[in-house]
Amino acid sequence: MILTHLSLTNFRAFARLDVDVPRPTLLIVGENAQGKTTLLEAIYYLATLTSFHTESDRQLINFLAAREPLAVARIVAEFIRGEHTHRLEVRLIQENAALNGNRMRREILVDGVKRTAREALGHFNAVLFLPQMTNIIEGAPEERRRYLNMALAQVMPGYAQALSEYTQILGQRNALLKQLGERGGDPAQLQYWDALLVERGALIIQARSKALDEIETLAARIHDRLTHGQEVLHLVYRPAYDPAAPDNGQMALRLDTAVKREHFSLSQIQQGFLRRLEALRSDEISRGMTLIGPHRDEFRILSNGIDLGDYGSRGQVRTALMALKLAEVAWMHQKSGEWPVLLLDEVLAELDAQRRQDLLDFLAEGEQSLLTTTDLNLFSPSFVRRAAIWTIRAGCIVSSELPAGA
Ligand SMILES: Nc1ncnc2c1ncn2[C@@H]1O[C@H](COP(=O)(O)OP(=O)(O)OP(=O)(O)O)[C@@H](O)[C@H]1O
Repeated sequence: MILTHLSLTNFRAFARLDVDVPRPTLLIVGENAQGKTTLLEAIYYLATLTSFHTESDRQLINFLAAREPLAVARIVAEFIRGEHTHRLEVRLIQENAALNGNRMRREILVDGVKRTAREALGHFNAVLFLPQMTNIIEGAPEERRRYLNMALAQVMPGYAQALSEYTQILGQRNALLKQLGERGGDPAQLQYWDALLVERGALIIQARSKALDEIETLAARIHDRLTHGQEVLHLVYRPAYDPAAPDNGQMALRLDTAVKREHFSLSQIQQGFLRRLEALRSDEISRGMTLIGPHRDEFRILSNGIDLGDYGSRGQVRTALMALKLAEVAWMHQKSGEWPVLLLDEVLAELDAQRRQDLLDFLAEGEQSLLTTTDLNLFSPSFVRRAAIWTIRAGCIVSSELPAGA
């Protein structure tokens, strides 16, 4: 996949930008707060239809433009996928009505035709590397679910839809549980929501389980190379509802025991999940919330049997993270037949010389990488000579150089 053209209007600090994007490597250089990350944020938005930086699309609209009665931020990309060129456009529209307050809406166009977010996801693929992504290993389970969701939503049709429906159903079910707990009522009302919840939930559990198996195979191979055969990486899926667990939900297995789940059909997962919900009924009502399901899933990252989230050294965590991210790239390539565009935000500064070289070697295998930096000296002179360079200042590209000899 190759991003060939990018155009931004009123997107954060970029009032107007319209550029051809060079390949295979682009270095985006600039001082702090000039707009380097914003460029990656805009491109990643096209792949995931959410920002990695903010919860609210409002913040993406340029401050000055947002004061107008009608403010529109626009990201438009042209890209090559397979043999064909496509165009993806996202418009974030804010109407500022004096009486009714601000209203935000979003329009998405794929090749000029309006599409829902679910339909648009998967057209353009990207993988993002951020220094703070060690959170995937060390942070809360939510960070690991996010990592999986972002990857799955881009390559598995139907995943994003199942996830967003699951979240909505979960909200409704929790509201009912709370109401039953506080005011009483007939618990049979829950059956309707249970059926909807387990249907979407089973799909998510099955997809996550398969993806983690596949990513683990790729990540372990990369990790073996990065650690020169010294460490063995494992990804251990611990679904909150586990089809492999007995009906009482108890599993007394060591963390590094491999559990096979691929033989469970969707309907087996649904039925088992439903039975567990029924068994937990009175607990859930008294606590006013859904206690099991994909919203509470976890996966742990182990090296030589040691849980890196709890006991990993800084170096071990960084190496495992690199293996995990590079595996995500290889996995997306395997699934879609396309290399995702790689977006790396200031990651090199965090790495020692060996890991830096490993990462740059890997980038050479992909089709297109965009890297931001405040300091070109972090890259070897030969890497810099082969890259195109944009210098960014205050939301403008102030200089643009093609690779030496191009
Ligand atoms: N909605 C917005 N409208 C206008 N400007 C914005 C908006 N949101 C953020 N900015 C500005 O954009 C700049 C931040 O850009 P960005 O984070 O891309 O910088 P950067 O070059 O990556 O910096 P660093 O090297 O510090 O990470 C800041 O000056 C910020 O105030």
